[in-house]
Amino acid sequence: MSIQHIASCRLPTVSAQFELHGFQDADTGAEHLALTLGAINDGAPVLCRVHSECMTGDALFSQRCDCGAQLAAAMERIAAEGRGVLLYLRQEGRGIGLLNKIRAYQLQDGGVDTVDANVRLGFPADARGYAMCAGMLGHLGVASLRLLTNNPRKVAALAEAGVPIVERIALVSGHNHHNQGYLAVKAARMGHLFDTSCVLADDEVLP
Ligand SMILES: Nc1nc2c(ncn2[C@@H]2O[C@H](COP(=O)(O)OP(=O)(O)OP(=O)(O)O)[C@@H](O)[C@H]2O)c(=O)[nH]1
Ligand SMILES: [Zn+2]
Repeated sequence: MSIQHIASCRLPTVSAQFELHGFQDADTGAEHLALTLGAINDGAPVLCRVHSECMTGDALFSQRCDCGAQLAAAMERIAAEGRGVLLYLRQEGRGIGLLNKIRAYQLQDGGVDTVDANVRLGFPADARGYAMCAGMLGHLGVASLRLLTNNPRKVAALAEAGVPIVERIALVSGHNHHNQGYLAVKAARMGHLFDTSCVLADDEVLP
């Protein structure tokens, strides 16, 4: 995969004034973003959120998932430290795309869970990849991550993609009565952890 940096600009937000960096995956044409704050190229581990696009949660305030609240919480946390990076990856709907996610939601409205809905549509439960992150972080000069996530498989996939992770920090936000069942399925069937953080030993990858 070849990820290319295209342009950067200032991005004032309600949390902080970030730098926004635009990247393009030359193979797929996908446009990925990085928000950065502070001196992230000094060799010390960097607080990082790797966020997958969720149009319904991030832009439309959907309560079906926890994405919008997690995005805001991650930006606030990076702002509070004064240093960090948020990768905003354009792999909507766990990689199946927005319209297929709406198809999956329609099945879920009929009682199917989030994993089986993807499978019924002919997709894997999670079709995302993280190979682009190594190139984006390399361009930004980031040496290693303290990763904000509840998803141990994301930690493993990033490590496999060549991104060193020294710590996983839980990012629990946006739980409500609409997404209780969805979050329970993510914990039971997708390995998500909702209450613990951990420091990883050298070369350790979570299951
Ligand atoms: N196919 C599908 N995608 C969903 C559904 N709900 C949320 N998503 C997508 O899931 C992605 C976010 O993944 P999550 O499982 O919430 O979280 P994660 O990124 O794996 O883990 P965290 O780092 O802990 O947030 C976004 O791309 C959403 O659009 C759903 O029911 N079906
Ligand atoms: Zn979401």
